[in-house]
Amino acid sequence: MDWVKRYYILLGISNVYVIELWLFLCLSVYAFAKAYRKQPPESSKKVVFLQQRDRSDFLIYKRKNISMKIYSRAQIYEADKVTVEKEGIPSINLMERAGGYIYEWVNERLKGGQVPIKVFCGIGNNGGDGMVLARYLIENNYNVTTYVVNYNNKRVPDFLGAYDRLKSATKNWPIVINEGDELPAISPQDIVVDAIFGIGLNRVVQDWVKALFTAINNSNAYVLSIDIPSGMYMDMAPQEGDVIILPRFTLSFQAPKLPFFLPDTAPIMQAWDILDIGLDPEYLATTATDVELIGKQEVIQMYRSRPQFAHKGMFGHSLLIGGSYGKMGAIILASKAAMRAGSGMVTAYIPQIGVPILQTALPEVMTETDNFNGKVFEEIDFQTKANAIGIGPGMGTDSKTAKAMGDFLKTQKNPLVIDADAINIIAAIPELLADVPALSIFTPHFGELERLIGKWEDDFDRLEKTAKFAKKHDIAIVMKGAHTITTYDMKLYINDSGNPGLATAGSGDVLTGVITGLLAQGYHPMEAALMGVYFHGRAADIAINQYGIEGLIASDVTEFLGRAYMDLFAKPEQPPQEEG
Ligand SMILES: NC(=O)C1=CN([C@@H]2O[C@H](COP(=O)(O)OP(=O)(O)OC[C@H]3O[C@@H](n4cnc5c(N)ncnc54)[C@H](O)[C@@H]3O)[C@@H](O)[C@H]2O)[C@H](O)CC1
Ligand SMILES: [K+]
Repeated sequence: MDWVKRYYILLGISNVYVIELWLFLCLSVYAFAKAYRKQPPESSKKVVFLQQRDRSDFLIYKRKNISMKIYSRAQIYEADKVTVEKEGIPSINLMERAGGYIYEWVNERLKGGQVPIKVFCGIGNNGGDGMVLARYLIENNYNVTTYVVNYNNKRVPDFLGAYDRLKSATKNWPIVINEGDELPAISPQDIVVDAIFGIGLNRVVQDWVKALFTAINNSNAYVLSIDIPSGMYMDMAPQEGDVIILPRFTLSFQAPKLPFFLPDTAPIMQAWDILDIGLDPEYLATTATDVELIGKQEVIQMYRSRPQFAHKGMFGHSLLIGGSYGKMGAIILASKAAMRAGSGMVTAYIPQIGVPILQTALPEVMTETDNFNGKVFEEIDFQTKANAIGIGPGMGTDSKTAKAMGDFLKTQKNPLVIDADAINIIAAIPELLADVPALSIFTPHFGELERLIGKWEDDFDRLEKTAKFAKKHDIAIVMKGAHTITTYDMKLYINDSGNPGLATAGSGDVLTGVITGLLAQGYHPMEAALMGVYFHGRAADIAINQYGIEGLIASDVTEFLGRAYMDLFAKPEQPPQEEG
């Protein structure tokens, strides 16, 4: 060990114990420096939520796919109940979670910016969500004013819990607004959080609360609604004199709500997103709903790919019945769309006058005619062995045609696609309904629907009347519109594709062709209806990239049907990589 001592002496140290002390000190300094380096810099410290103690994944903001089920209010309350029972947590924790996710959403966008935020809370659970959000914002040094809109004296327990937590977190207590109080000034530079009414709104709002809604709407402030815009009912149409908050953005919990898709209320929803607040997945998955959204995932499940050794006889023969003098375009559009939808063969049954027109326009399509030489057909009698028949486009409502259609219906057993003038004829002669085969698909626009089922008062009334009519006659009805809704057996299927470009002449004829073409390929009538509506809308969504919304015409939709099929299996765009 002589070399060790010599080394110590070199360093000017002769005592071994002093050296050990020296080594110990060096190691301590090194360990301290290492530990200190592990501390995050002040600016990147994560916010501490109460809920973090309950769920380790709480800090991860999650946006999952939109639920394809649309739950009723009772089902959402039940989902809450099941979730808290299964997780063994008090219900206020679910409110903490919901409010915390909204805070994350806001914080991600504002990043600490000192914009004045005015949080308006009701006294139900929606107000409780607002209280939780306000507390997180205050704890994280945002510029917040909280209001309690005291529309009712029945403050619910979790609202009170969230209110108390806010009051113990800050001296900046909420301002209570009662009837008769002066309403707070709101400037266009403010951000307004609307947590006044949620899905619990079930009756007309008092006038002074409406006045507050109006003040918010007139303020030009950025409005963020929590769960549903206040004043919008979950399960009924707006009443005469109602005021609804007009949000710039709505964050809705777990699943979209039915009024987000209906013509009376959907225009209010400028933009919205769904926050997954972790309601019990088993309950959500196993609960059957009366309303479903149909998007790509649903259509993929229905789609059947073609075998390698396919021949045209395997994909059915579509027969499209329609056309009249001056309206041959409609049947041409429908016939071509049936081909593009994948029908192996297509025949058009038209008046003789239309043969040269159709044969020139569509070399792929065959024709059959009646034995008369009129501007409309007077008889429906054909040799084609059709797998599916669509009737109506451009057909006209001439009494001879109506008679021919009545006779034709009596001979039919398999589901038909019934559109346009065929619907108008049935609406005028309701006895014909008795001869319509079960599971036939009617595709009316609102005018044709009204002729068929009579007037309705509002969206909810229309849905109910149409569903009952369809059930009574054992048919499916495709209510064409901005979010086309199909009903069969008292269920509603809301289509998730399409754009205003489809509001153009002939787009309904294309839809008839697509659905008939799918039916001919052996799809179940409901599959054909839902897939047809989806592909029609999706083709238009892709086509507007080329033609624009205003420039889109019906035949463009047909041209893009193949792309809509291909899009089913297109890889989703990768989300941008997070900076490391
Ligand atoms: N699972 C979830 O989605 C969760 C949702 N949360 C939030 O809870 C609300 C629903 O709460 P609820 O207390 O049932 O309803 P509101 O907050 O909308 O409160 C309405 C309240 O007022 C009464 N009321 C109804 N109409 C009127 C009226 N016109 N005038 C006066 N009073 C009225 C009604 O009886 C209620 O008491 C949901 O939207 C979410 O925001 C949970 O926080 C977390 C889980
Ligand atoms: K709200």
